[in-house]
Amino acid sequence: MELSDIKAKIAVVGLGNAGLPLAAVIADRGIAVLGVDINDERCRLINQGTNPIPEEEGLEELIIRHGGKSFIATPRFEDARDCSSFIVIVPLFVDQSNNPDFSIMDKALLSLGRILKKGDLVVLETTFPPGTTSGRVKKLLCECSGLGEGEFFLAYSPERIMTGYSISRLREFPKVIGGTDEESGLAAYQLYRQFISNLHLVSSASVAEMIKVMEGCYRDVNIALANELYKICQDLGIDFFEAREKACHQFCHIHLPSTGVGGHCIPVYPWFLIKEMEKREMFDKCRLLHTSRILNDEMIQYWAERILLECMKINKPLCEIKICIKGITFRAGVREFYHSRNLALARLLYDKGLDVYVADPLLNNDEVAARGFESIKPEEADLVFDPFQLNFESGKAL
Ligand SMILES: NC(=O)C1=CN([C@@H]2O[C@H](COP(=O)(O)OP(=O)(O)OC[C@H]3O[C@@H](n4cnc5c(N)ncnc54)[C@H](O)[C@@H]3O)[C@@H](O)[C@H]2O)C=CC1
Ligand SMILES: CC(=O)N[C@@H]1[C@@H](OP(=O)(O)OP(=O)(O)OC[C@H]2O[C@@H](n3ccc(=O)[nH]c3=O)[C@H](O)[C@@H]2O)O[C@H](C(=O)O)[C@@H](O)[C@@H]1O
Repeated sequence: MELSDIKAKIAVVGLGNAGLPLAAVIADRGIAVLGVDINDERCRLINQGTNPIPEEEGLEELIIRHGGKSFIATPRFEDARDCSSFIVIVPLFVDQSNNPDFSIMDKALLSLGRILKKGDLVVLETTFPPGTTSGRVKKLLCECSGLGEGEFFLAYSPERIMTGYSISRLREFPKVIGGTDEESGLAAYQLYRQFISNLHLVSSASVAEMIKVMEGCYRDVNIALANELYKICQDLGIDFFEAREKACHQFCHIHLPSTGVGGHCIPVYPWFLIKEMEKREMFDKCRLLHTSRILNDEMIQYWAERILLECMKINKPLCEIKICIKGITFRAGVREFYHSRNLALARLLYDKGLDVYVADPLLNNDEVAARGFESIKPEEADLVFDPFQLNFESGKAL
């Protein structure tokens, strides 16, 4: 199907780990959708029915079925001029000082603003500091489209997918949506009801933004709690996992300890609120969020010490001990390195002068080398640490 043939009324801007499954699920509801992504290669793959995210369960069949047919991808915003609804889900990272970096989002909104028409609907899905949609986004879209406030609909709906389970999450998980005004909320709700079955309208875009950030903060704080309880159990000689299993019930969910919190999301979202409070010089109002961030990021120091203690049990000079880290992605099964604490741990050990290698089932030798490490088979190492299982496996010397 040629671009000119598609009469898509919905455009999804940003066809990444979050946007691509969403566009595919929309197409699978029989709705023509135009994907806009500046990554030419990704658009080409989608249009030929090739899935660019192989680890995404269930996505491949949707891309084969709809890619290049009712779901066409283009790198040109101009091609979306005839669409009337735009869903935007491009990344929002934090900079070195943990302040939100809107540079990617601003570029996407500037491009969208040039084609935005009176009566169009824009729904943001990127996780934002609360107040962003009704503030920065609305201002930018008005400026670059020349439209006045109220001449287009504007809403926010947080994405709750989880890479690896996106399709099922989109089909089953509750999704919230809220407008920058009542009409926008209703317009967005009417649109999303066509492809999201478990949908809840909330009173505003800011409430919808806060819901998402709350979830992320809940997770980061509870992971910090799990890490702290794990360390205490270790010192008390108590099996944390046995205790956790019996401690968990409907009123108590102890998360899992780890080398820390990685990914695009959980390590980023608390900073949205911390920085907001710091701007107001209300530092005391975000102590728990801030402390949790520090505790989670410091877990690599804890695990580096544990690894050094294990090395002391090996009858070899420290500098000759080959240490294998069995995974450097931010979580098991996902080829994503953003803020990966497993990669940070490997780098910390290397900076301490240890002989560190990597064995990651998701990565080939070149991909490991691109991150500065040599690959090794676990059985060739003297000490193997699995950051996902948090255990030490027997290497050749053990
Ligand atoms: N990945 C996830 O599990 C979840 C992500 N989110 C939110 O979604 C945001 C995006 O996440 P991902 O999809 O994982 O990122 P990603 O990096 O996988 O994909 C982003 C896509 O946007 C495209 N892009 C960048 N600038 C663009 C522009 N100006 N115009 C058009 N396309 C552009 C990129 O080429 C890329 O394909 C995150 O920052 C987060 O706020 C929310 C929940 C889950
Ligand atoms: C509240 C929640 O479950 N959020 C999910 C999360 O997905 P994400 O891909 O970041 O995976 P994640 O399981 O939260 O892992 C993030 C990091 O936290 C670590 N982690 C996770 C759970 C846990 O008990 N202990 C722990 O240490 C992981 O190892 C990883 O390094 O963030 C996504 C997001 O908001 O982008 C969100 O859509 C997902 O549903």
